[in-house]
Amino acid sequence: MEEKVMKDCKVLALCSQKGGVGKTTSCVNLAVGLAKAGKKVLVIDNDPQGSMTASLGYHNPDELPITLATILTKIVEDEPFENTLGILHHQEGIDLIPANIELSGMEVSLVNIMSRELVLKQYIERMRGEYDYILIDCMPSLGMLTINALASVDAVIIPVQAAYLPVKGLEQLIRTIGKVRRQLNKQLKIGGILITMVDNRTNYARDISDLIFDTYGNQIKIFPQSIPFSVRAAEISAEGISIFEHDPKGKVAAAYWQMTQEVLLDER
Ligand SMILES: Nc1ncnc2c1ncn2[C@@H]1O[C@H](COP(=O)(O)OP(=O)(O)OP(=O)(O)O)[C@@H](O)[C@H]1O
Repeated sequence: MEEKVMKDCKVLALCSQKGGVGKTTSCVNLAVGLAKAGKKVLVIDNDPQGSMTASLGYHNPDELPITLATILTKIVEDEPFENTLGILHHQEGIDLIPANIELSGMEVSLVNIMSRELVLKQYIERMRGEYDYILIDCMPSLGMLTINALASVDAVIIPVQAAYLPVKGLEQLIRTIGKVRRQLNKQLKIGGILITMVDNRTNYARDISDLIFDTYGNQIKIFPQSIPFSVRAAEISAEGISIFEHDPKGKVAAAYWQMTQEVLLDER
């Protein structure tokens, strides 16, 4: 029975070695897409920049009193807390654990504690019973907070921007994922590479997409639908809403909806 409860919830991290690749945008839209498909979704902002928090309409994350840092501190200090602690409800039907600059202190303080890689996992394990999907938006580095995310999740989705040669950063991330799989989380899978911000008018974007398919296509799933470049996508964080609300009939909404279907297909 316990095994079944664990499998009912799927926990995904959106991770990238590089910033500005569309990770937060993808996390927001996948989360809302899953909610539109009838799933109960929690997103966790695991980045001290608080981009996910801001993108969901909390434009001053530093003013929020309770964040992921509060929760991780309680776990480290063995203090009891309710599962509802810190949860914010977004208008499009998803829940959010926000983050702000306080989380950067955790990156340092976690280094000195016992089982430092598994603090976030303790939180995720207790929340699995409450949600169908938990998505974690990671910071663009492979520090302690990202390792905590990789140790907690079932699969990692890697957004890659089709605008520069991504291979080097990807190699390092894939190596780190392999290491975490061997040492901390045997279940960890790569859920897929998502190619983002594709401007189909340029040969360059097509060349990068081809290169990613050629290099990784036989070992890692690559989402068949890449995300087009569009100013409509860039506008959503200022609005605090998803692309499904902002431009429901546009090509970016269609692409994220297709990605959502792919993620749902992968349900175990
Ligand atoms: N499909 C798209 N078309 C055009 N612009 C986009 C698209 N997706 C995201 N953007 C814009 O690109 C910028 C980077 O996107 P986003 O914040 O999602 O990336 P990120 O990888 O999460 O960055 P960071 O790691 O710094 O948080 C933002 O200004 C965002 O609005």
